[in-house]
Amino acid sequence: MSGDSRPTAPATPDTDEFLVEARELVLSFGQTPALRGANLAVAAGEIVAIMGPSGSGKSTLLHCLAGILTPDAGEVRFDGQRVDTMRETGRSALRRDRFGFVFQFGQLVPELTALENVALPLLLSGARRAAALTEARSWFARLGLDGLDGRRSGELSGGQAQRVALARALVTRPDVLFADEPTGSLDSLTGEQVMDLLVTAAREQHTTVVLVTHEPRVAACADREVMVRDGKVTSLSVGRIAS
Ligand SMILES: Nc1ncnc2c1ncn2[C@@H]1O[C@H](COP(=O)(O)OP(=O)(O)OP(=O)(O)O)[C@@H](O)[C@H]1O
Repeated sequence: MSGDSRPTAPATPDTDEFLVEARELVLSFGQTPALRGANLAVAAGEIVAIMGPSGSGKSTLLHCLAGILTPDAGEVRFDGQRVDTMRETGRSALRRDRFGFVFQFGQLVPELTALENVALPLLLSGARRAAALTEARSWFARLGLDGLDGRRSGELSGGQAQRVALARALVTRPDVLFADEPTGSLDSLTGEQVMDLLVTAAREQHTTVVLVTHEPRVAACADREVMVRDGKVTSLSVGRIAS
């Protein structure tokens, strides 16, 4: 390997068992191409970080994988099922029952307490209120949020709000957590704490994680990093190379 290039390999692990797959995804917004034949395959339980320059198509790829956007061409598969051709009712059921989401700005519901925010996905999935609140409360100790369950989002720091958002994304024990710049609004120390909690919780419940980040230190927490350039997944480097 030459000294001036990063290690590269195909953007897939060496296994036939993928939980989440993008095959030759193409998507344009009007005249603007966002994806130009993007491929990515993520195994169950894997934590994959998507890196790349601004505007390269990272969020668009994540949103296609999560069934939020439909590609113009190519295939998206989850657990062997085609997501891109699924009806919207099926896709929203997937998003509600099998996927969790964390975005850059936690996007908590401001009228609800932190506890109610975490319980919300359980209530939407039909859980009884008492059971949902009990399950939600268990996440507060787990994520270092003791005593904050009655606060509203305006009364939380950025790091606290993001940990509440993380609890809300994981409380349903999703198969896949999609995270778009989950530490992007935080200072580096707080961002690392949130990332540590995310990785620990995901590993404990065998949740697959696909996350977009600009931060090499965040990406280094993943099992694998992939690079998106000009709408394609161009390279892969082995995770945990940065200290
Ligand atoms: N809703 C939209 N309408 C029009 N163009 C869009 C839309 N969303 C994304 N784009 C364009 O598609 C391309 C890819 O955008 P995308 O957000 O996926 O990139 P990104 O790599 O996530 O960027 P960043 O790191 O800045 O968030 C960009 O040229 C962007 O301007």
